Amino acid sequence: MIRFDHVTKTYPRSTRPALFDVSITIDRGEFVFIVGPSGSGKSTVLRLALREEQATSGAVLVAGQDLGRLPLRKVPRLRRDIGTVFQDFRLLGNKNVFQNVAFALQVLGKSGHYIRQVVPETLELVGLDGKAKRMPHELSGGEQQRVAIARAVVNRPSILLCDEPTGNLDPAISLDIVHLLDRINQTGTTIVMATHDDDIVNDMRRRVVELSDGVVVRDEEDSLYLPKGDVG
Ligand SMILES: Nc1ncnc2c1ncn2[C@@H]1O[C@H](COP(=O)(O)OP(=O)(O)OP(=O)(O)O)[C@@H](O)[C@H]1O
Repeated sequence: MIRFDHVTKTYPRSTRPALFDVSITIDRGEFVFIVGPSGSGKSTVLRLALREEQATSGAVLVAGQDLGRLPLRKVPRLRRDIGTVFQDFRLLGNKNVFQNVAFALQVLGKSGHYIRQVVPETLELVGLDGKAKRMPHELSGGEQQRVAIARAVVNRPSILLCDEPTGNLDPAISLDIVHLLDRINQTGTTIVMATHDDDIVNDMRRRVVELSDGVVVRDEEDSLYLPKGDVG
């Protein structure tokens, strides 16, 4: 589903690569945490998968497409198959919950009939039934992130990329959010989540890819935030 093959990424005007010789293969349906200290390259992995950035060398393949060879006109179609969730929610403040989620379908030209059917189903999936008419400022942080997740999955993408999705939430709410992501993963969606949150990683026991200074230093199934024997 997502493959990085000896990927190095050096940003313009930067001397040190943000990622160096990174090879990762993520299969369809996996749930993978990307962990590592600030600046280790987690967001860069997600940006490359979205083709917001391009590899300096090596290949990035997503859903069978080599992103280094993907013509610009095909990038929107790639991104339609990838939902994104960020730390800061990024909701439209002048639209209510229903409208925020519906907007993702309107820009794809879906019919009003389809939108009126699918948006309530998605709000129910994320635990927001009954809150469709609330404005973002009338919601808690956890509820706002649920809206963002509904918007990201309403089009049923095969991949969901989450960049520190619990970074602005307190611990109990963070666990609720990641359990929601787990439920979405169980419907077949591949999930890649960059996080600093050791409680979440330890609770979930999924695959952990750890970056340090742009290099993969660990890639383990069923893992903890810190590997065995690591006292740091
Ligand atoms: N647009 C950019 N131009 C130049 N350097 C960048 C750019 N974006 C990121 N970097 C650098 O690349 C490295 C990796 O950054 P990245 O944002 O991927 O790390 P991260 O692990 O996601 O960090 P954080 O946890 O703080 O979000 C850092 O050294 C950062 O300063």
